[in-house]
Amino acid sequence: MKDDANTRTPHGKMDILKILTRGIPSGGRKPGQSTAPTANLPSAGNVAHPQLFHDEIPSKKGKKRKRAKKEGAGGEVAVDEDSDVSDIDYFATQREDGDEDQSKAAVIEEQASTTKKKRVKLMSEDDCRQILKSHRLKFTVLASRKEEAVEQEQPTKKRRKEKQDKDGKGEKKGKKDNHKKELYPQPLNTFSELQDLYGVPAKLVENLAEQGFKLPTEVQMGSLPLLLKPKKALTKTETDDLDVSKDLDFVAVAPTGSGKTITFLIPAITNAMRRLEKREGEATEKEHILETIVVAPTRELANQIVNEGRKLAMGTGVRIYSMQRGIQLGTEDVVEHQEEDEVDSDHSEGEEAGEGINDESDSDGDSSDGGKTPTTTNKKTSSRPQRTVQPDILVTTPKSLLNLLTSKSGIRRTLPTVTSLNLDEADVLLDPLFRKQTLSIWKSCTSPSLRLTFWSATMASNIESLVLKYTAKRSHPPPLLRLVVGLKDTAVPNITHKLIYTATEPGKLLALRQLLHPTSTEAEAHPLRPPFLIFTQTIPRATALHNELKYDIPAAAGGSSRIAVLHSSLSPRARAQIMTRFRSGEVWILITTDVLARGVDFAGVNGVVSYDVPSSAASYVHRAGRTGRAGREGGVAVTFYTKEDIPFVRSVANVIAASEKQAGDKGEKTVQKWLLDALPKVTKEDKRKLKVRGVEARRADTGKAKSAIGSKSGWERRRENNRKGAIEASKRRKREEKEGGAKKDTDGADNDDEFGGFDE
Ligand SMILES: Nc1ncnc2c1ncn2[C@@H]1O[C@H](COP(=O)(O)OP(=O)(O)OP(=O)(O)O)[C@@H](O)[C@H]1O
Repeated sequence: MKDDANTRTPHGKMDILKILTRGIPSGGRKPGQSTAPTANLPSAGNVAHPQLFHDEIPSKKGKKRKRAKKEGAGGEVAVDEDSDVSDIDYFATQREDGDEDQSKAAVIEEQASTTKKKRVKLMSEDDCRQILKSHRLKFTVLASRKEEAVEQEQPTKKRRKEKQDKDGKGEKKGKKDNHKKELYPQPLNTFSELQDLYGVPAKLVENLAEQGFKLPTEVQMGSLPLLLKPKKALTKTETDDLDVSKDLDFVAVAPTGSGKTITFLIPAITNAMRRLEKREGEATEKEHILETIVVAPTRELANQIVNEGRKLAMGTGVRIYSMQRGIQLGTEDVVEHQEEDEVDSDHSEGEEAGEGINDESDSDGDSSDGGKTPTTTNKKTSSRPQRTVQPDILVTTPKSLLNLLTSKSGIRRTLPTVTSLNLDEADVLLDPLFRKQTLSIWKSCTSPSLRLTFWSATMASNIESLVLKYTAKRSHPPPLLRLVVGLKDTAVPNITHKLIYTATEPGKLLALRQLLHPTSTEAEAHPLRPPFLIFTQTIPRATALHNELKYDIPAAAGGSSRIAVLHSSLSPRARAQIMTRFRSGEVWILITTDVLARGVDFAGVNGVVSYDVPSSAASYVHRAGRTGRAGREGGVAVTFYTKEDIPFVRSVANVIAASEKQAGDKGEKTVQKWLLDALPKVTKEDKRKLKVRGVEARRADTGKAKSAIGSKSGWERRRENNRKGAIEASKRRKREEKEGGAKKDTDGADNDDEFGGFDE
């Protein structure tokens, strides 16, 4: 970036107005204006090619050939890779210009004509192998469950004896199972194959095209055939050892921004549509049954999933709701049990009662269908006004649903109609702090045909072991398969990573300012263009940083309204409003904690700054993964570190090295070997401490804090809340009942009830 005179203020400082508006045509949006100005932003707009990996595959004659990016995996769909991504709205997920409409229409037409012209055939096993390899998709059987099924049919005594023998030998060695066997299922080459091969209704395929989705991403390519029709997706030899007559349990580990959300939504919507269509055929009224639950760790993510789902389900009649305060499920979906049994009733630990965006503040809107009549259907719960809904798909945070499933009077409710439970960001949901709640929901889904899917960009082996253990606990568990996209490296391959060292905390603030006021070569080396996110370790640090920076933007450029702070201590309403302002492009810089590190999709975020070093490799992956979504290139992730952070930078440096290795020869290398060798190895104990307490030097309570920005980690606050949780929840319930109405939505409410950054 040039240090040109035009960008200097009268004081000789670089003018943030000029810097921040670089690439934004003059006459850009005024504060408060809802639509973003068009901008030449590298990470914005519709993507021509959302796939990340296109390795060479050997040709039939043994020569290697480069897979052309313009080909679909099966070669059927031509995608214009050169289509311009300039002049695009920051977060343009729904575009309305004429060109876009035309291109959508073209995709729909193309898919329709492809369907007509071709009788789509399944691919040979060899071709499947090559395509999967080229896109770095690896499938493994984690448990065939054949043995379990046979065991369950044997008399109990014999079973117990065999189990003892096996345990004695060590389970892994004793198994003659096809444990960890690799599979090569049919990949999904084009979205039209969803209809042609896997029975997805035409309307849903049309809606995908309406979204501008031209090619399946790797995770979609690998997962959808298996999730929709496992028997068709696998070969006869493969199915000999697996019972695929029904659905599977499935673990998917795929990069951030690779489209996992629609991957679990498509089968859910398809199943609901099939059921609703059947009812239509019977000339009876459409019956909505809660069949699918999606659990996500934060309300922002839950609302986003609902939004994405509703776009896909448009015009299908399928109802998708987010679990909100004051919502009751229809009586068919919920069964009440008087007795207290092993299902946990102390879910209020660590979670505040009454989570969920309240109706007025839910900027994501509501479903267009019925079920809105206010009612007090459940006389056993509070006198709070209730609204009964009858969704086909319910998206929820753990606590929101648990509030409904258990009550203070000891009544436990189950969800017998749910046959599909999907955990998004599964590694967080199975982290010790959420595990109890997640398992409680799981136990409440009592259908014997319950199937589970687990989704994340990171999945530590201990979490996978838990999945293996818990999924095996049912009476007839289906096979458990795992898909890993990008093979095994924990990486964010399609963005630029930068590590910036400063000796001290004040130096770090200065360095951040230099990125915003680029008077130095720093900014030239690490250009940051709005919109971007800044992550801090704690809420007070986020707030303090916001106070520091908010007057940096001149009034003429929108002033302090361009910078906002979002964290879990804000009220749901305030959070929703900030999300809307950031999505619309009104806010350019969003300072936050790890509450936004997971899953949240801001299509056009150009940069992510880790002002405070992330607490783990996984944390870095998720933070950095807020940019470079859906294959977009040009995103930048900057990580600052000080002397105090040095012990913890190694895991970040490892992710960066793995990302750069995956990206191939392109671009410079951020982490040189000497740096990796020089960084100290961190003990397990230190890693644990980092997760629990964050970096000590940033904690105001240790007396070591070197700046005003410092305090307890989110993990600790949660722990404290855990202790106080039950008492507070009960007090609050009483208070609310007394008030007889909805909870006041005040800023600063202690909604510290969700994921705020504590992963392995
Ligand atoms: N086939 C596709 N083509 C283009 N864009 C897609 C496609 N599938 C999904 N997307 C878009 O990609 C973006 C990222 O998708 P999504 O949020 O599902 O990613 P994710 O894999 O869940 O990421 P994370 O791990 O961060 O949660 C979304 O804006 C989504 O609409």
